[in-house]
Formats: sequence, structure tokens, C-alpha cells
Amino acid sequence: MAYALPLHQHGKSKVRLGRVWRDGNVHHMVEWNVNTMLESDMGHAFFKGENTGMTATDTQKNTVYVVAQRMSQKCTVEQFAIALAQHFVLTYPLVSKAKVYIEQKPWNRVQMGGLPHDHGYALAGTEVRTAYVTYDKAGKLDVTAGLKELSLLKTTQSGYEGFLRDEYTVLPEVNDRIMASTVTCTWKYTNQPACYDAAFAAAKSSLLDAFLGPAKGGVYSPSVQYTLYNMAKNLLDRVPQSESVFLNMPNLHFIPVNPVGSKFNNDVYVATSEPHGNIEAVVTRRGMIPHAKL
Ligand SMILES: O=c1[nH]c(=O)c2[nH]c(=O)[nH]c2[nH]1
Repeated sequence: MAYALPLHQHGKSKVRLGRVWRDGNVHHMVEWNVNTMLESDMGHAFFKGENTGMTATDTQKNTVYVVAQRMSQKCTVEQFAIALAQHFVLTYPLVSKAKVYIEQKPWNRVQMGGLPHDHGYALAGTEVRTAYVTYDKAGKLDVTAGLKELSLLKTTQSGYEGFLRDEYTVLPEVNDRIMASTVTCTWKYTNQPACYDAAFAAAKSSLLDAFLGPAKGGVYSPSVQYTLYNMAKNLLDRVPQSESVFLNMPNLHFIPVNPVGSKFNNDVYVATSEPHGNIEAVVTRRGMIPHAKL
């Protein structure tokens, strides 16, 4: 039997990275999901099991981080994709064509009080507003408002230090890291607000303000736990009709990368969502009954 190999290619999929360019206190951040695919003169790998001259997919993944770091000026996803594709073709003699497909997450700089935040981002168009209502024969009405999938990120003003260390602990202590979360929050009303829309707007901005801090400079977070508690307190302060707040905040890790042949320079991160930390709490006004997790 004679066989043909009309197509072969190999690449790395879902190389997720964060890239931060720091211009003084003002930071620019992108999150990219990169997929590479190389067409190359590698028939011998298929026919004979010989890998000579093959650009391993692991090398392709490492190269994504290296080229991301080399983009020393803030660049577009197209410019990065061009640099990466050209690198593969110009570096490896057997590669005839590089195909680079990238998806960019819609992280947008948050506007706070009309000012662009120095280092605070929110994911566009993901947030869902929720309402949970019960009403019984005795005429008792309970209204629990909320939101979910509110994704927030800050490129600095976050750290995590002083935690228990034992033989299972390898996490380094840091006083500067990216903090990102997809917030779920519900709050139960003791009294019904005159306007649910206005109460919702106040609740949402209380969460954003406590997570990100002021547009200029932000606010330091020593942990997701501390920030979560401040977000809940802020909501209780600014929405006087609320009595109990539930918050769930996954800790979506951005892990510093040492690109091959170089060092982490507060610039390139592996963007992950699995596994992730998960922090949640109910915060009430003193004496109030906490509402159940929905
Ligand atoms: O803010 C954090 N809280 C944690 O509980 C935790 N655990 C961890 O590994 N990193 C972090 N960060």
C-alpha cells in the first residue's frame, strides 16, 4: 500500500499570557490566548520517527513568552502575532510557514469618577445582574440583589505575605503582584430601596472602589480576603437598605514568567484560571442574620 501525507503541521494551543507595560504609575495590560502552528519539512518525523530539526511545541510555547517580553513598547495583538510568526520562519530553516492565532480578552481600563484608573481593568460586557425574590402567604417579601461574572484586575497594589509556611509551601511571599478575580456578590435588602437601579449602581461602584482604590495610585491589598471584606463593608455603607452581603472571589493567578534566556521583569505572566484560589464570605451589619448562599 502506498501512502501520502498531504498535510502536516504542529503547534502549541492555548498559551495564555498577560503582558504588562509599566509607564511610571500608569500600566498597560493585555491578556492573550496564543495558538501557534508551524508548517515544516518534517515528513521524516511521520515516516521514520526521526525528530531531527523539529521545533518542539514546548519551544514554541517558550518562544511566545520570549517574544512577548521583547515587545518593549506597548503593541497591538496584530504586531505581536507578526513578530511571533516572523520569528519562527526566520529562525528555523525547516519551517516554511508559521500560523499564529491569538484571542485577546476584552480587559478595559476602568474609568473612576471620570478619570482613567492607573492600573485597574474590568472585563467588558461579562457582568450579569441577578435578583432573587421570595414572597410568602404571610406577606413576607425578601429581595436579594446581586451580580456575577464581574471580572476585575489590577496590575499592582496587591501582595500576599506572612502566611503559614511548612514542607508543603513553595509559594514565594510577594508585595507586588497582579490581582484578578471574577466577582459574584449578593446583598439582601432589609428595607426596599426607592430605586433598585440606583441601589444596584451604588453597590457595584462600592465593590469597584474597594477593589481598585482611587484612579490615581489605587489601594494596597494584602490578600483577596482583606479586599473582599472591604468590598462588603463598602457596600453595606453605601447601600443603607442592605443587611447582609455574600461575596465569592476566585483568585485568578497571573504567574510570573522567566522567559528562556531572560528574567521576569514585571512584564510577562502565565494567565491561568485552573486551578485557582477561591475565597468567599458573608458580611453583615452586626446582629443581622446572614443570608444563605444562593
Ligand atoms: O490573597 C490571597 N489569599 C490566599 O488565601 C492565597 N493563597 C494563595 O496561594 N495565594 C493567595 N492569595
